[in-house]
Amino acid sequence: FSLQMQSRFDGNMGFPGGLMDKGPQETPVEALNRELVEEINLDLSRFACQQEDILLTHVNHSKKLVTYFYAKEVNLVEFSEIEKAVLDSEEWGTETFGVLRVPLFTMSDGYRGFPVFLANKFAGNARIQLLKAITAKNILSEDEVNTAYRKYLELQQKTEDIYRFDD
Ligand SMILES: O=c1[nH]cnc2c1ncn2[C@@H]1O[C@H](COP(=O)(O)OP(=O)(O)O)[C@@H](O)[C@H]1O
Repeated sequence: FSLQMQSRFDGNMGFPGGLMDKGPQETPVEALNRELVEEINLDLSRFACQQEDILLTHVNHSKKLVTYFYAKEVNLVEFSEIEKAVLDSEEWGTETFGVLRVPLFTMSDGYRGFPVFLANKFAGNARIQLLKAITAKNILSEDEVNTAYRKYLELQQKTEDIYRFDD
């Protein structure tokens, strides 16, 4: 399995997407597909998201924001095509600063790989969305995700020591 995220202009990790345009003319899934073209140059004739791809809805009361999270499954050849197309997107270099594959494994030291990736900064609730995608699509079991998540929490406390050790 591979899972695509992006490195954003603001230094956070995130998923392609964005705010709905003002006015009643756009549904969430239409807004998503519009953003997917702008941010990752997605070929909508083949890979447009559908309402049934929705995985998670989240309400942020303080920001007055509802986030809708969709996940689309494609085969590995298609995944590679989607990934390469990002470099030609309208927003490459302005909003989208990188396209990346999430490391979906943990190395034998128990922290390199997925736990280290989790220790990045994420936009909004993107870290939670990532964990949800991984379990919903059966990429890792809930136990595996929980173990990695605990390691990440540990890393938050020990980051300095580990980096000193690695250097
Ligand atoms: O990948 C994501 N997952 C969840 N929330 C996100 C993600 N990216 C951005 N957000 C949140 O959505 C809101 C709008 O984000 P942003 O400013 O990037 O929208 P825009 O792309 O329409 O300009 C912010 O509150 C941000 O924290």
